[in-house]
Amino acid sequence: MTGNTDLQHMLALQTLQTIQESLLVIDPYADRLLMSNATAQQQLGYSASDLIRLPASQLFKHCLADLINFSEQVLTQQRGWSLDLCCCHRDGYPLAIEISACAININEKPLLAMLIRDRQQLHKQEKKARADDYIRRGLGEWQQIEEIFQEIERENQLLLQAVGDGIYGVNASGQTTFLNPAAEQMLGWQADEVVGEDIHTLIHHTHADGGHYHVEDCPIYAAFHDGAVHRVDNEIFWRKDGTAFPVEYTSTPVTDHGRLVGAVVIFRDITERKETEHNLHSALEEVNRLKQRLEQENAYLQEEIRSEYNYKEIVGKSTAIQRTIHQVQLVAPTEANVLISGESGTGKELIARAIHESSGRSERPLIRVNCAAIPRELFESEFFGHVKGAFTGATGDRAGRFELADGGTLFLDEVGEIPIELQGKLLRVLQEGQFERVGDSRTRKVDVRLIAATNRDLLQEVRKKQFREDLYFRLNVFPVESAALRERRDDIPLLATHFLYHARQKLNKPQVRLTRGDIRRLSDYHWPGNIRELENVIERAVILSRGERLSFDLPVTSTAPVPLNNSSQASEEIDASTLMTCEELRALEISNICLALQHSNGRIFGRDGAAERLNMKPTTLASRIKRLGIEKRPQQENT
Ligand SMILES: Nc1ncnc2c1ncn2[C@@H]1O[C@H](COP(=O)(O)OP(=O)(O)OP(=O)(O)O)[C@@H](O)[C@H]1O
Repeated sequence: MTGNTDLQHMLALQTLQTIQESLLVIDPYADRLLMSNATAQQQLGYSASDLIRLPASQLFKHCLADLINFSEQVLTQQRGWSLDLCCCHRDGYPLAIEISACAININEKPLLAMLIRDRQQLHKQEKKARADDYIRRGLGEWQQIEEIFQEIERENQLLLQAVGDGIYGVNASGQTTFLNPAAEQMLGWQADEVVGEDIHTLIHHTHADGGHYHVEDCPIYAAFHDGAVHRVDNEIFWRKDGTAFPVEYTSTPVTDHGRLVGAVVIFRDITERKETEHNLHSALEEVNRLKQRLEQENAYLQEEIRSEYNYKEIVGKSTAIQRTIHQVQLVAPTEANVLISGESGTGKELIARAIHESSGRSERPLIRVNCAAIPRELFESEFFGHVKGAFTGATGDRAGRFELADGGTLFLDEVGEIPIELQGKLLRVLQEGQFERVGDSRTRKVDVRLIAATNRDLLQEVRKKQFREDLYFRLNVFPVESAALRERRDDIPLLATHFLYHARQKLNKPQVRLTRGDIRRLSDYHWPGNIRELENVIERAVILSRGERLSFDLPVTSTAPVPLNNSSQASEEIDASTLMTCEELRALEISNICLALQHSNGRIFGRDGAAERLNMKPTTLASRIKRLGIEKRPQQENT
């Protein structure tokens, strides 16, 4: 039992010694400290032995009266608590304390057991506890806020990754702060390669024209200097592999508490847009070019219409004209250049048009240039066009006749009039299909077929060095001779009828008729002005006509009369009629052939045959007899 009690005392003493509170046991009546624990000794600055010798009144010397009151209260009420007491530290300064005490009886002796706490220390602990509490609560809130920010950041990252536009950040020193995946893909740089690097030097260093891009001029950097949003849509960015691509971008300044700290750049590869724009631009240019060309062609055609040119069929039955028609048919489908020679007014242009109309180029225009009508100094411009300002009076760009004829045919009338100095350029177009507009360095290509006409003896001109020989041979690939009208008198009745038909319509005189006498007079004339003259004579006769009768004012000539006079019977029939309709002309032709057959005893071929009398090729006469249904027999009277 005693052993147990000793153990309990030992445990009690050990516990008292090790607790973190200061413990004192006082005998209030003997004014003595009976016991102190280690915490109390440390707090008060005394050793255990010093403290045990210290009167209690000494320890509480600054508040002795309060100690007496407090002791009495504890002894009476068995316990007490006070904040009013203070202990005296060994170094002499008072320690404000919180004291809680209880009365204990040891061997019937009332003692006081006091727990003492340093109030300053307590205050510190409270503050710390409050701070800890605050921090604990603050940390929680902070964690929440951080989570929110993390969520926002995550969403931002997702956005940055998802957008198709390239986005990068740049700080106020021009260093890259981030780069989104789209930007990485477009630039070929990885974010970790460019973050912290000068982005201008990496991707924006050079203009599209190769000029150095000074960073002071860069609108991206301008954004964090002037604080304004900069939008640009016609610059280029450079990829890591050294290639460039066109971009549009917006540089938006970033501020922190009112201070400019950098910029965010959103950019887009506009290669496709540029290509579309380029294609659109080219298409518009092409449309404009075609429009211009159409306008010019139209103006040209209008001019042609105004000049009252009408394509007329080649009329004629003579051997000469039949040969010409055959040549036209032969050469038309080829691409060969043609040189038509013959006197003025023999129908050279008509032949040229017939070749063009029967060629594969008939869908495109035939452009005519009358070389005799162009002033010497304007030849080049007329042929090849000019650009604005090429010479005084060149107020705009103008296409030349070669360009207008592209894909079609160019008819150079009076080709012998082309100045020798321009002939070389003409030769070049014929050989290479290339030329330049006057005042322009751009070489243009054309695909033109050339038909030239001349009433001069070009070979003679070549000999006189007035015409380049090489050009002559280039033009004369396929020569066509246009015979003078006096060499094909057979055609006069048909041509006269043909022109009368048109003149009657044009001049609104449907009643006028050609008589046999008219035909004879026309056939007697030698026609120095050829078919054009005949056309004019007929038109004038229609104008001067009275009633049905035409009024010709032809000079008298010594040309031999036509063989029609030789046939009395046929003459009688024709004389009986004052009208010359197509049917009548056909009848006249039949009569004429019949007469020739009569005089040659029905023989077509050979000397004194009908063909020789009619000055026709025997084969032509034979086919015509067949076509007209003439029965060929000796001493034929009529059909
Ligand atoms: N065989 C023909 N049939 C019908 N009309 C013709 C014939 N030949 C010429 N003409 C007409 O005669 C006129 C003169 O013809 P064209 O202008 O073709 O002659 P050209 O030889 O070119 O003349 P130039 O050398 O003066 O330019 C035109 O009105 C044309 O229609």
